[in-house]
Amino acid sequence: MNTLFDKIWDSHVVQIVKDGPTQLYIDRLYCHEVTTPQAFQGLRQRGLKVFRPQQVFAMPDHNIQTHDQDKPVADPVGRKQIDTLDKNCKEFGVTEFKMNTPENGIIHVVGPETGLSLPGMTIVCGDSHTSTHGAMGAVAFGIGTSEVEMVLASQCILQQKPKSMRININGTLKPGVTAKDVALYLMSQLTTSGATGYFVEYAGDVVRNMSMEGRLTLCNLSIEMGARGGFVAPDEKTFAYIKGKKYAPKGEDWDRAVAYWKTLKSGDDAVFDREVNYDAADIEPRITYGTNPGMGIAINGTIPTLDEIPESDQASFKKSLKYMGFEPGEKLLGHPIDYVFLGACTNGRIEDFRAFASLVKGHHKAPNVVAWLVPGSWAVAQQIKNEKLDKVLNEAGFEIRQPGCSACLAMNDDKVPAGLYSVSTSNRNFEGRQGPGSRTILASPLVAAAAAITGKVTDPREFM
Ligand SMILES: CC(C)[C@H](C(=O)O)[C@@H](O)C(=O)O
Ligand code: SF4
Repeated sequence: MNTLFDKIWDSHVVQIVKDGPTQLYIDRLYCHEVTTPQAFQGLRQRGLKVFRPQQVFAMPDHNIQTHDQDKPVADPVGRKQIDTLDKNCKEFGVTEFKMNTPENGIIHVVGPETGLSLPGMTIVCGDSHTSTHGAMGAVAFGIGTSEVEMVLASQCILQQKPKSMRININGTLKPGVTAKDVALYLMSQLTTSGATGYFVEYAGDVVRNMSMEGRLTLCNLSIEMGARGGFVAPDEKTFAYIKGKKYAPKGEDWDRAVAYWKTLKSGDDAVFDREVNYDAADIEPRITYGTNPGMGIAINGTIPTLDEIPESDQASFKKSLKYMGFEPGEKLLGHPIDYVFLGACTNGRIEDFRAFASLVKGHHKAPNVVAWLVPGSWAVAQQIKNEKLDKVLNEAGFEIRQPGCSACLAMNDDKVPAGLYSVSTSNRNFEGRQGPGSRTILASPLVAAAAAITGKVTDPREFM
């Protein structure tokens, strides 16, 4: 009670159906090409309009190729989805940031960076990583296609209220430890189902001291702990990040908005359904060794042995290691890798490119490594140029590709071949996620950079 989650949720309740769900008002709906075709088709069949088109923003991101974006997408299924989104947005009067235009990018990168995702909002999208927008102090969560249709038609959704959970991380992070490592650590502690049924508030010194980009990375991974969403209470850092952004409130509206946003925090007496505490000192740069994001270790640690795994999980543990080609008890430092992917809504922001560039500066990409560096949006791509990071990266043997989801889920042609290892800054290491048979090791941009220059799993602190 008296949590920030309650405040935002309760202020959006339209009505509570007796013995049923809550009708919740939605401030912002984002649409991408994969999960919206049937939703628009549903409206068409029922003869409905989009109720509040000014609150809906669409952009294709999943199927986009990361080169030659001036040409149509080669894959016919992908092309059809993108064309359908274009057609639907035109017909229903929804603003679309089209492929290969300066406003396009991955929804979860573009929303925050344009000031479309703001504190206190309810934000939904037919995409599980909508939790990312929680970093702005919003209640943001993924929904299904039939729910997208519901929101398009009514700007409301029917939802059961989740339980609330607070995760406090206190102390100071060691050098080389990033927001991604914090998230990977939380998942290994809580498991991928540890936060199921909860909406998480992230708090504590580490979160307060984290940059907005770091908070976006942390909130992005909430869903991988099973949470419905995760957020950070807005503070001065949030306001500074939003100020001046294209869609942010201006003038008197800005002052009014900030006055309201300042009230958005959990009360000192707030009671959570669950509260857990972690110490920053326990967190090292991390990697995953298995096929879910919770199967992770410190970079200089060892894969657990079978007797360390609960009996009920041993079969899936063995299957996972077989898929990955690893042995129980193995140390992964020094293990050869083939691909490196920097990008995704997890780590495709400017700070991630800065981190990667800072580490590879003065070194050279290992000859055996294929590296895909994919900015999360065209704005990030532009910022990379403004900061001349492209020069640093080119000198170190790296090329920057064009924005999109790319190898995060390999719906385009950026696929890691079967059996090969990819150190990836994305958020999922499921079987086949980066291409059929691909083997994904999730990591931070610093760990990815260290692997890219040595061709092996490497502790980035060796280069710091
Ligand atoms: C395609 C989409 C439905 C999916 C999601 O919801 O997360 C994708 O973005 C992903 O990351 O797997
Ligand atoms: S970058 Fe990856 S996780 Fe993010 S929306 Fe795209 S496919 Fe999903």
